[in-house]
Amino acid sequence: MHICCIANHFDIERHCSTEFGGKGLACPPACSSPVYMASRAWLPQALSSSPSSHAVPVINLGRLRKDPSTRALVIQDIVRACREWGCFQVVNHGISMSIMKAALEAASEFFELSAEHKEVFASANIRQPVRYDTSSRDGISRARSFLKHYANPLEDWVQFWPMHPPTYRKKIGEYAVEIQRVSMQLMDAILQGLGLRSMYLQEKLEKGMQFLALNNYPQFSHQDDRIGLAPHSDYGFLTILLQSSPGLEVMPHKDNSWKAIPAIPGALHVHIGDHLEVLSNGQLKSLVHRAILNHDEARISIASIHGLKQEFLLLAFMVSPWMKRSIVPRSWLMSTTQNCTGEAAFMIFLTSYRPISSIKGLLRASRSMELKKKYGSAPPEHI
Ligand SMILES: O=C(O)CCC(=O)C(=O)O
Ligand SMILES: [Fe+2]
Repeated sequence: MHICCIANHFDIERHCSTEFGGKGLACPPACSSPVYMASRAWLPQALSSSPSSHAVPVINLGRLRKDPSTRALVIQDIVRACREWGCFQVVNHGISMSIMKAALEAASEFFELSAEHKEVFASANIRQPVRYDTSSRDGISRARSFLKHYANPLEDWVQFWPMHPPTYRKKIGEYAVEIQRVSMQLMDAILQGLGLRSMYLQEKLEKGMQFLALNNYPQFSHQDDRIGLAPHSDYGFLTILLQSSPGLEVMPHKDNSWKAIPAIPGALHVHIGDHLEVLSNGQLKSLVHRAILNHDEARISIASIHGLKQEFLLLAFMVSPWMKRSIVPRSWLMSTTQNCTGEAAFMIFLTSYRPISSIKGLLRASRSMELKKKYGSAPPEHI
């Protein structure tokens, strides 16, 4: 079994300067705004120019590949968006409109199939490689149906995917590969922005988990609850979401009220998951979000959740510094990184809702309670 210690990097960095590279990016004191590619209609203010911006930040990912100082500015914008919002949109990410459109079509065609074709995949067992269901276990989002499956590496998983519609594997496969590439660029930028060396965790992320959740929401009818998917956070490092029409709502960190995410043609929505909160030792927080049914149309979304392989052991430490000191003194940290005793297994984190016996369980439980208090329901999603 592989061991992956992604505990408190910032402490480790001070002790093992050869393991980790530079301490973050040199960035000029005055950073210019990113270039915004999307229509101005819904972009009243740029995030970097105004802290009171009400529009979710839009990042031009093409600028990451430019000269080092431009890249440094983009990384700074991404990390700022992660801290203030917990999410952002990306444009100029290199995925063609035709690939995105084809993926939405394939998803929509799958949901239009007869029950007989879909129920082949019906299962409440979260360990099934492909799973179809017509309701969430939260008992709230009854209107939604979904198909969930793994996607990376494609050659390991594609054999389990639906064979109907006949183009499903090709269209979703092409999309999945492209999204995995974008997730690598984003993780690299975010980890660099947190002060880790470029390409940190690269190999583990390349071979890491990609989990696709294809969601199908009917048009709102007056009998329905307007909530298509109850408030939750996702468990991975990052979620990248493609939506056929608006419906995603987020609770940005900076102002705690629901914000609708527009469906900008060609843009992808990105948000922070629970594991990045743990990995960053609480510097970044996972984003609470939900989906709302539309009055005038049905809606499809494809969420791609990215993280480490499930068999990795994760040495996770509680986000608050006092907990870190009291639970994991440095000597324990150093010895456990070698012996790997006392760590919480990644699968336990994924499958347990509130096992207080693990540190990640504590994190999960406290978030669950916080969400429950706020919204009355806080199911962890995709477990
Ligand atoms: O449909 C959406 O907009 C949200 C989907 C989502 O949050 C999820 O699949 O985890
Ligand atoms: Fe989600």
